[in-house]
Amino acid sequence: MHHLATGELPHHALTRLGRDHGPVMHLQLGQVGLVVVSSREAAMEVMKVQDANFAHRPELRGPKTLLYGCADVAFASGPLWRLLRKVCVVKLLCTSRVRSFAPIRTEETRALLDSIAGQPPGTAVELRPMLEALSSAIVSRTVLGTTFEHRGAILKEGMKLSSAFSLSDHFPSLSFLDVPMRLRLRRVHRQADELFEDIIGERKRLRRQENLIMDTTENMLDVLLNAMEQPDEEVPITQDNIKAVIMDMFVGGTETSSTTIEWALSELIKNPKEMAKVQEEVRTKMKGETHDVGQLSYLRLVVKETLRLHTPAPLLVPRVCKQRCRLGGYTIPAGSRVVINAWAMSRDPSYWEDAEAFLPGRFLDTNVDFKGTSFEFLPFGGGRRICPGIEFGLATIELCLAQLLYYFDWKLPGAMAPEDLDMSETSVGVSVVRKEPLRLIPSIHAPSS
Ligand code: HEM
Repeated sequence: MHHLATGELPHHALTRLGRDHGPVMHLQLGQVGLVVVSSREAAMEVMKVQDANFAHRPELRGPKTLLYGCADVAFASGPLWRLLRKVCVVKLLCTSRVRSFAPIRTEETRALLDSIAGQPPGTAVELRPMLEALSSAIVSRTVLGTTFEHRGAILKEGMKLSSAFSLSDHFPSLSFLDVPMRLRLRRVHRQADELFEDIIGERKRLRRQENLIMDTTENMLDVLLNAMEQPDEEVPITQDNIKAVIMDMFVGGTETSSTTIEWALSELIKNPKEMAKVQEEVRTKMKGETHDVGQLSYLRLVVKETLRLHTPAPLLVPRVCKQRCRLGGYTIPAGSRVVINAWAMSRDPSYWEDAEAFLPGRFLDTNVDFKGTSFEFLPFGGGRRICPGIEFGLATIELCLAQLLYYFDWKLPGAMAPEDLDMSETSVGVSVVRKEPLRLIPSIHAPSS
């Protein structure tokens, strides 16, 4: 533990230790052993060759309390996980569903553009709160059909707590000492539960009144309520599962997207040639079209390169190996916790030329992708636990970024030169974010309506 208590971010410390101790490293963290994987070969072993054995999650205090005893997708295991995962992949986050949410994305992005355009000319805008509000509004409306600004703070606290340090995760036998954290988690859980119960109750009432089971108007809550009310699987879906999955959508879908947009803009400001290139593409191909970003191939490379350098969840989500096995020449005991250091691999100079530089063009004419088959590049994880929200996340990120680049020119405040922009990281919730929030001065290139 003392190797990690250095003030460094965990993924930095684990990368440093991995350089000395190798790509499969065992750390004793309190009473619990942690295996850290940081090579392409070992990651492939975990996520492909022995995927089934490593596809379990540890029972951690935060998710257990906040997610109704791990009744969600991200932390469930066994038959429940298989069922919820299927609902997620086939019904909630499939291509047609993501497409059906395009009007919501367009409206919310338009609101963001209007609020930026409404700032006094020449003033610097702090983008993070605006981007967080955008991604949170998109997730709220697509998942629940509504936004709830005044009660949103409780979900934010829940997201922060879901990955916070908890003594009992490392010293299970001392869990009785973990009273402050336990009380905090319970309070947040109770308040989030009240919020979800109110929204679900209201939705149920509306559905009864309007007989509203039409595919086109369905939000994710409708899909989940349909699955609960008309079960076609052996494992029933309960209202607790619905609330836990809703929480997953917020945790998985909000901060990851807003932080990626902030990092992408930061890299583009720091690399003016790349900014000019991507803006030219956006402005020639998009011609003011609000939603069709499919043909913006260079923009997609910009997002890919951003996810390489700024992997939102640098250690992915922890796993557990069910049975004793061999990995990288070592024996891994059953029940070991395993993390994949995706951040270390995506900056490893043995896999990437000029690894620290922001070069979107590096992905041209390569098959390297983030779909879980290039094990040195895993921003969305891999194997059967791979993120089911890739399309949903990219749809928000690409549309928002394209519009910000189309309608505005951006510059740094004061006399700051692009190369002086500080790119330090910090970790506040589930994602790694900029330490210094990005502040930029927008000037309108084209009016937004
Ligand atoms: C830039 C955007 C995103 C990034 C970088 C990201 C990253 C990840 C990662 C690294 C994992 C763990 C994968 C593993 O264990 O191998 C994950 C899982 C998950 N993500 Fe995402 N995610 C993003 C967007 C989303 C969105 C938009 C949603 C839903 C609206 C979502 C929902 C989930 C869920 C439910 C899981 C758990 C899957 C399981 O355990 O079976 N994510 N995500």
